[in-house]
Amino acid sequence: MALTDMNPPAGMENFVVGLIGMGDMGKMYAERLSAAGWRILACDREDRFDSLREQYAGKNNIEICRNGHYVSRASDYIIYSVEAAIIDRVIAQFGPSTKMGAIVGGQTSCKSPEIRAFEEYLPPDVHIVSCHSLHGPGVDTHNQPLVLIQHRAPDEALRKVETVLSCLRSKFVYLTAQEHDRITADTQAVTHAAFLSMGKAWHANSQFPWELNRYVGGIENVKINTMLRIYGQKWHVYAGLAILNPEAKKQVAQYAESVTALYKLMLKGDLDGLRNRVYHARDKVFGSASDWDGRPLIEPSILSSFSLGKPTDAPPRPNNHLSLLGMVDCWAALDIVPYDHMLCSTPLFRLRLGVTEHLFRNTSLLDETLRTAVEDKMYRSDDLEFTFAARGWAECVSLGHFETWEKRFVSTQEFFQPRFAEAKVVGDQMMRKVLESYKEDEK
Ligand SMILES: NC(=O)C1=CN([C@@H]2O[C@H](COP(=O)(O)OP(=O)(O)OC[C@H]3O[C@@H](n4cnc5c(N)ncnc54)[C@H](OP(=O)(O)O)[C@@H]3O)[C@@H](O)[C@H]2O)C=CC1
Ligand SMILES: O=C(O)C(=O)Cc1ccc(O)cc1
Repeated sequence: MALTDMNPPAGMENFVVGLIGMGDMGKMYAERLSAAGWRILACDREDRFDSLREQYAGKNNIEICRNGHYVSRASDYIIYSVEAAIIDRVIAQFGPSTKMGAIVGGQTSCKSPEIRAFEEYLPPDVHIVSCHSLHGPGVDTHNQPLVLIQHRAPDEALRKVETVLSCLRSKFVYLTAQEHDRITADTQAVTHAAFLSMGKAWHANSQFPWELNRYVGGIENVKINTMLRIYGQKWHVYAGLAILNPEAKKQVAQYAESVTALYKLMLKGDLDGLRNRVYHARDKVFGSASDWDGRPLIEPSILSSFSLGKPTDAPPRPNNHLSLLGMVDCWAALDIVPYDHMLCSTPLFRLRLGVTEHLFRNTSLLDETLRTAVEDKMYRSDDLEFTFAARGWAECVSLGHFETWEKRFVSTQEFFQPRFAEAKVVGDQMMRKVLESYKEDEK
């Protein structure tokens, strides 16, 4: 498309978009919106003014401002793209400087604190239309869900936001702030808890799982890559999601309970008890095995084609997949059916649900998993650490301790740091395949 095709439409030629917070998401928006012809005013913390200005010196329609006051007073639509934990302070600081009649929104992953702060600090003549791109900053925005929340605004303001953001070519999903928080908790809280706990457990045992034969191949590839992708991000993104969303708190707590109960059944060697519990959860979340039709979220060939470890011709060693059994048990306990929210699913969520679905779709694989759980002692110490890790995250989230959360996350991030670059290459390929098959489904 020629750049001129993407210029602002008639009536919005002088419309200015303001971005407060020029981290990963803010920069991604600045670059995409400015490429579509929108004039951008942007800022980060004041001490980054000079370096940001230098970085964007050659970009004609991105102007870096000293702080959020300069952005707010001259922009027609302002997006706050800062850490969720400090959103109220940042809005309190710059909100009163908002241009009269402007539209304001935020990018944070949990909307209740953001909306509360907008209501408290924005002048009454300012419209509130919030947003949330349901993917990380490195993902192509095309076709990904983009939530729009018309909280306090006439339709005309929403139309303007749609016009500006249409250049992302994402799929708009219209929700209230409350619906957004419930749905994102349902799709993200439990799966994040599982993969964060996996990383912590491997770290506690000083294991790089791809160096161990028992973690090479099949489902293990997705588990390891997803775990590394999560630990490769900034800590505050996942802390904010879990700690600030009241629905998420409940789910992280239930996940720890589910994992503990399943682990105890494994220790007892109670195969019947374990099978009954897991089958019951499977039927609640996925329906009975005979309900399976349609394509899986992840083709089995994708599962085995990417590996960080040495490829082997041998079939993957059976694992008890406590982390995945725990997710389904938790969803069942809370009456959550994750498929109800596919419209709001992130690419990583589709991977995480896809790998779980792969295990539960295949009754013989599931039965082998349950037998392994009671008979094979090889994973006992990994699972002990995993159970501790899940309970540790749950305690930290229930107490709302951002500082402890950060320390827990960063120590494990440092442990895996040397492998992030390689994992990103493999993870990007895996993600591309999953996204391609998702697009094919929609044709
Ligand atoms: N990363 C992701 O995958 C996604 C993130 N989100 C959400 O988007 C928001 C931004 O995330 P992301 O870009 O990844 O995070 P980043 O940490 O990369 O960016 C946030 C930026 O805002 C800056 N900032 C903090 N306070 C101020 C202030 N007073 N004025 C101006 N700038 C300030 C931060 O500075 P400093 O670092 O010094 O605090 C940082 O540079 C978060 O709420 C996150 O939850 C939403 C979708 C996906
Ligand atoms: O897909 C995931 O769950 C991610 O990890 C990426 C992510 C993180 C935060 C968001 O608000 C949206 C997407």
